Order: sequence, then structure tokens, then C-alpha cells
Amino acid sequence: MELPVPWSSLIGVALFLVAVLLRRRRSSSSKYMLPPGPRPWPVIGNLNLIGPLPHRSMHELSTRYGPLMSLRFGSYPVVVGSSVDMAKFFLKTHDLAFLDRPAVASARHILYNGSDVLWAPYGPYWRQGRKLYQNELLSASRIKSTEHIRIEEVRCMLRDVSAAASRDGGAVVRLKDHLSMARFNVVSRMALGRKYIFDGAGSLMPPEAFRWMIQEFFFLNGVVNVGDVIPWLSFLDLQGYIKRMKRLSKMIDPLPEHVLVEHSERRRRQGEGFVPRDMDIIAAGADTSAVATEWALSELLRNPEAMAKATGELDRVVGGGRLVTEEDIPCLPYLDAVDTSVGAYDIPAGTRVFVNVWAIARDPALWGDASEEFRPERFVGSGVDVKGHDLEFLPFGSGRRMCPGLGLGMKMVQLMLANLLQAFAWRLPDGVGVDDLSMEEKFGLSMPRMVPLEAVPEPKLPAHLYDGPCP
Ligand code: HEM
Repeated sequence: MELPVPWSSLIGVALFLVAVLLRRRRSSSSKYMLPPGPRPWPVIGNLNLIGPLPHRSMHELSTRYGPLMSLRFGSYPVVVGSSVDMAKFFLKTHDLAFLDRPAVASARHILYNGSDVLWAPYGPYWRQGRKLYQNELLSASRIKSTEHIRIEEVRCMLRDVSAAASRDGGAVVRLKDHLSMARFNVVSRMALGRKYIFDGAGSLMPPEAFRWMIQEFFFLNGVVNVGDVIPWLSFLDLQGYIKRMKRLSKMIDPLPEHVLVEHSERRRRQGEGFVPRDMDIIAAGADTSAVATEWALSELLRNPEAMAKATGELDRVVGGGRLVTEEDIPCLPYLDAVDTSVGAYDIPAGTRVFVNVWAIARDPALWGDASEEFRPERFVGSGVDVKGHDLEFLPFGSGRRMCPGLGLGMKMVQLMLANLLQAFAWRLPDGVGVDDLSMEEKFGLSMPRMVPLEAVPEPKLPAHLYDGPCP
């Protein structure tokens, strides 16, 4: 097997240190009865077996070593759970023992030393952040009272897509660009009180620069950075990630700084009654819903039958005289199913635990032989939910550390997808067949498409429905 550059040079270092470390390792690991797993190399452990898509590498290894597998990432023991029982063990039965997050470089460099909820270590600060999400920013009443923001922003998106489509009579649209701006504008208005990024004068930065930042943010927060697992090698920045993190951090800085100055000024003018909104919501929920919607539309474009069922349901329930709203969503069970289809050992302290929810959601033992196929039907009336109770399907995680943005995330995906399907007939660009559409993923915190989806939208509703004002 050909190893990526940093791994091959590391193996060189590793061989050099074999004699010294082998003796140390023997004495320390023999204390524990670890789950089965491949034999680790000195220094790098099993990093050489982890490719650019770690969830796939871990899945492949677990087919050999079982649903509870032991690995080593550099200096740290790692355990991977790949079954419903293991998800239950780590996320339910013993979740208190596994609530912490490791101190990683991305939290240090991009997220102000882990001062966000996502990377905060388990403790009072994290609990306070979760409470803020649950009781203030994402409470059921706040989500309800901000419905108009989502409706307005989704309409702006339809207007922009329609304008792009009419340019040159049937232009190809890069959907992700529109989805991520709509998504960001919603959280920006909900959390910060107004939009900060838009086309034209007064925007804090050009939308393209912001979109690039969000992509880089999600990538760098998901990477396996050598310095995080072999701390004494971190100064070498072998993969160049730290350099990228520092660059990104400099680009992000103006956004919170500007918002804080503006909010302090407003607080001074409006007195104590003014409540500043939390910054973390922007970073944590930045493009997850856009990624999920892009995957859903890609699957529908490859499955004309499913596309016909989803649009037929919209025609029946909503018709063509108005746009879909959040009240319509409960009456669209097929669309809901489309959205849903898109996710006796010792464990020493300090072990990093991965529950491979990607592998569990594709397990043929749970989902049948066609487990890899897009079949929304399997969710219609199945009762399987995404709220962390059904451990065979965990797109938002489960337990105390599960996603606090579930309610908002689902609403955004459903509303964006329903409106895009109702307002446009979608097709692939000329010369691109269904089989040419790549369905490869890129690794990162939100696992986006490797190649952004490009499709041709043809407006199908009366023109005035695309003309609403854009706040
Ligand atoms: C379709 C949309 C979304 C998906 C699929 C998603 C998925 C996830 C997943 C899998 C986790 C990790 C759970 C774990 O570690 O067990 C997570 C954590 C988190 N998500 Fe989301 N998310 C979405 C939308 C959002 C939104 C809209 C927000 C906020 C506005 C948000 C905020 C967070 C935060 C703060 C965490 C960290 C929680 C903690 O560590 O305590 N997410 N999300």
C-alpha cells in the first residue's frame, strides 16, 4: 500500500525509535485487556491504516476486528464502536464517562481556545453553553417565533436561484452557494439580530470569501491532525493544517469583533434590557443543513421515481398557487422520509472513542441488503426517528452531547428542500447522465459532497412567487 507523505516519513522516525518504545509499550499495554484491533506501530500507532475518509477506513477495519475495536492514533489509545449495542454502551449506558472532548489544535486556533460548546471540555462551562442553547437560542418557543426569518430567507434563496436560472436561458446553478448563504442568514438573524454578509456595500466580507471560510472551517475541524495525536511532533505541522488554521482564524476575527463592538454599542444605548446573542451558533450550525439538503437533492436527481413521488406529494398537498411553509411539513410524509434518509474489555482513561454512526446507518443486518441505496420508503411510517432514541440511525448523535440544533436543523433542511422542489423542475446539466453524477464524499465535520452539485432549475410557479422582498 502506498502511504500518504506524512505517514511514510513518520514510519521512518518510527523505525528509528522502535527499540526504545517497544519495551515501554509492552509494560504499559499489558496492564489492560483491550478490545481486538490491528497491531500498532511505534510512534504513529495505526495512523497508517486511516485514509482520507476515516469513517470508511474504520468501517473496513471493524469488519475484520469486530464492532468494538481497539486502535492507536499516535500517543493515544482509540476505541471504535460500530454497532447499535456499542452506540448504546458509549452514548447511553456509560455516556457520563465519555462526555469530554479532546483538546485539539482546531479548537485552540479557530475557536478561541475551545470557548465554544462543540469543543468545550465536559464541565460547568459546557453545561452553561448547552443551557443557553436549550433555553434561549434554540428553545421551542424561540424556534417558533423566528419562523418568519426562515420563510423570508428561503424566499430570497428562491429569488436568487430563479434569477440565476433565467440568466442565459437555463443556466447551471451551484446549489451549495445558495443553500449555505440562506442557512447562514437564518442563524445570523436569529443569533446576531441581523445579516452581516450579503452582496453589495456594507457586507463585512464578500459572500464568496465567507463561503470559502465556512468550508475551510468544517474541513479543519474534522481533520486528523498529526500534532493532536503525537503532541511532541506538533511543532513540525507535517500536514500544514496549523498554518491553515492560523490563516483562517485571522480571516474569521473581524466577524465576532465587529458583532461584539456593535452589540456593546447597542447595549450602551438600550441599557441592560438588551440581550446580546451568542456567537457560537454561527460556527456550530454553519453549513450542516446546506450539506444535508445538497445530498438529498443529489439523491433525488439520481432517482427519478423518488423525485416524482416527492414533487407529486407537494403538488397534491400545497399546489402551485403559494409556497410551502413550515405548517405544511407534517403533511408531507414522503418528503420527511427523503430528509431522514440522507445519516468484557478495559477502556483505559484518556481513550478517544469514536461511534461510527456512518457504518451503523449502512449495516445490512439492520437495513437489509440494499442498505447503501437511497430508499426513502423505508422511513415512511417506520417510526424511526432522528432524535437520538433509535440508535440504528444517529445523524444528530445521541445522549447528553447530541446536537442541540436538531430542531432548527431539521426545519431548515425540510423547508429548503420542499421549496426547491416545489418552485423548480430540476435536471442535470446537458451531457451529464445520472451515472455521471459523483456521489463521493469529502471528509470534514459535516461531510459534504466531494464535487458540489450543479443542476439546472426551471421555474414552475407563477412569477410573482419569486419576487418577494429580501430583507
Ligand atoms: C442538519 C443539520 C445538523 C446536523 C446533521 C448536525 C449534526 C450534529 C452532530 C452529529 C453532532 C455531534 C453530536 C455528538 O458529539 O454526539 C452535533 C453537535 C453540535 N451541533 Fe449540530 N447538526 C446540525 C445542525 C446544527 C445547528 C443548526 C446548530 C446550531 C444552530 C448545531 C449546533 C451544534 C452544537 C453546538 C454541537 C455540539 C454539542 C456539544 O458538544 O455539546 N447543529 N451536530
